[in-house]
Amino acid sequence: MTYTLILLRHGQSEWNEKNLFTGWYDVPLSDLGRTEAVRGGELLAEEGLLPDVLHTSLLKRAIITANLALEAADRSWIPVKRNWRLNERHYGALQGKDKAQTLAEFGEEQFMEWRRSYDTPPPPLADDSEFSQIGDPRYADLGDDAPRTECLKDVLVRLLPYWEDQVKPDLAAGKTVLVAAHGNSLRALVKHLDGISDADISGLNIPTGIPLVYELDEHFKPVVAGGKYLDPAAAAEAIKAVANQGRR
Ligand SMILES: O=C(O)[C@@H](CO)OP(=O)(O)O
Repeated sequence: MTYTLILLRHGQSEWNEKNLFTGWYDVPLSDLGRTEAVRGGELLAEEGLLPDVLHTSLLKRAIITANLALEAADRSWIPVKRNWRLNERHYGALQGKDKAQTLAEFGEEQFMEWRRSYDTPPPPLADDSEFSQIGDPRYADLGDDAPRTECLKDVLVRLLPYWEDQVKPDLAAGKTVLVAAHGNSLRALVKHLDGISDADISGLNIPTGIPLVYELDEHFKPVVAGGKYLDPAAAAEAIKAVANQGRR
């Protein structure tokens, strides 16, 4: 008996296209992102991988990607659970900043430390910043615990309870589970699933819009480490592009 988990990073967003740090800022998909999302759903249908339940973040780029993909796979009707714990990493004071300018201003080491280190968060974002989510009603329940910045470790800590309490039970019930989320929230989940070290996770990047499928054993461990991208050639190209963001 294995469980089927499908991870889907949202399609390209308008801020991915503009090369801006995004985090919790709620930007729409670009036209390319919408096309990627539809293609992601077609890939699922072609493989006969039909989700029974969807889990998404509270950000429209993940929500709309999942909607478009499920429409393409004729699965728009499945139940949906949404939770902030699947949100992108809060990018702190970098939210809204241009990646190339940030690289030029702070240098390669600091830039990569903020982007990919496991436990160094960027400086916190001021509550009165135009890029802040403080006061956004969707996060009202968080009160003063709402993050002002996060490192990947923080993301893993807030994501794990959701994985344990919401996603795992759906898998255990035999459902094919689709998780539509973000580059860094999915990096945190993959780190957990594959047991990737704190050092090695810095080298892992997740492409937009290409389903990553894991078969999990009865202990929720991957049968094949790293899972399987449904379009491996496109994934390999797109992974390089994500890794090189900021260097144009
Ligand atoms: O800007 C962001 O929120 C993320 C994902 O798009 O960027 P990065 O890949 O640099 O962590």
